[in-house]
Amino acid sequence: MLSVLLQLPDADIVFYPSLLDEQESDRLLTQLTETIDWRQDWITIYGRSMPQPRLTAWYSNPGISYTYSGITMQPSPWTRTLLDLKAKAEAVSGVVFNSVLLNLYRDGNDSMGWHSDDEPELGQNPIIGSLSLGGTRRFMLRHRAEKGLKHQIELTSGSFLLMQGTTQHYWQHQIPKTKRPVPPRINLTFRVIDLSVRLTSELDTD
Ligand SMILES: O=C(O)CCC(=O)C(=O)O
Ligand SMILES: [Fe+2]
Repeated sequence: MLSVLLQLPDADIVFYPSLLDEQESDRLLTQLTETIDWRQDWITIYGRSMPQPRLTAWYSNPGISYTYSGITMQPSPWTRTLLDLKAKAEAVSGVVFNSVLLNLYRDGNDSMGWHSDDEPELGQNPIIGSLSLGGTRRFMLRHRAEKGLKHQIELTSGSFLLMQGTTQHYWQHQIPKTKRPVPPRINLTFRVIDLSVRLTSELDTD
C-alpha cells in the first residue's frame, strides 16, 4: 500500500492516500450516514452553550467510555461494517484498536478546532488511525512550541492518516470551516484506549 511519511520534526505521521477505493468509500459514506447512532452534543464556550459543529458517535469494546471537552460518550457496540474497517486500519498500521470516534461534517460550516488528542487514557504516545470518507477537507497541523512550524494536507475520500509517537505532545491539528461548497464527510478516528489508566485515575479520585 502506497504511504507517505510526513517530514515533520517531533512527529510520526504516515499518510496512506487510498486505503479504500472510490466506490467502496462512497458506499460506506451512505451506509454509515444512515446507520450510525449520530448524536448532536452541546459545548460551552465562554459561558455560552452551542451545538458542537458536527455530529459524533463512539463505538468500542464493551465498557470503554470516552471523555473529552467535558463530554462523556457511552459506547455503542461494534457493528459488522465498523469491525471490517477496523481490520483494514489494523492491517496497514500493525496496531490493534479498541475504539473509534466518528465525526460527521455535514457541510463546510462543520469543523473541529485546534487540539491534540492527549487525554490520559490514550496513553503516553497516543496512536490514532484516521479514515476519511466523502468530501475532501483540509487537515491543518501546527507545532505547539515552534509557532512557525505548520503543515497541511487534504484528506481525500478513502485516505488513512496514522499519527503516533510524540505527535500529540508537540503538535495540534484542526479541520477548519470552509466557504467552498463541500459534500458531507465522515471521519473515523480509531483509537487505543488504555483501561488501566482509566482505572487508576478513578481510584485516585475516591
Ligand atoms: O476529521 C478529522 O480528520 C479529524 C478528527 C480529529 O481530529 C479527532 O477526532 O480527534
Ligand atoms: Fe484529533
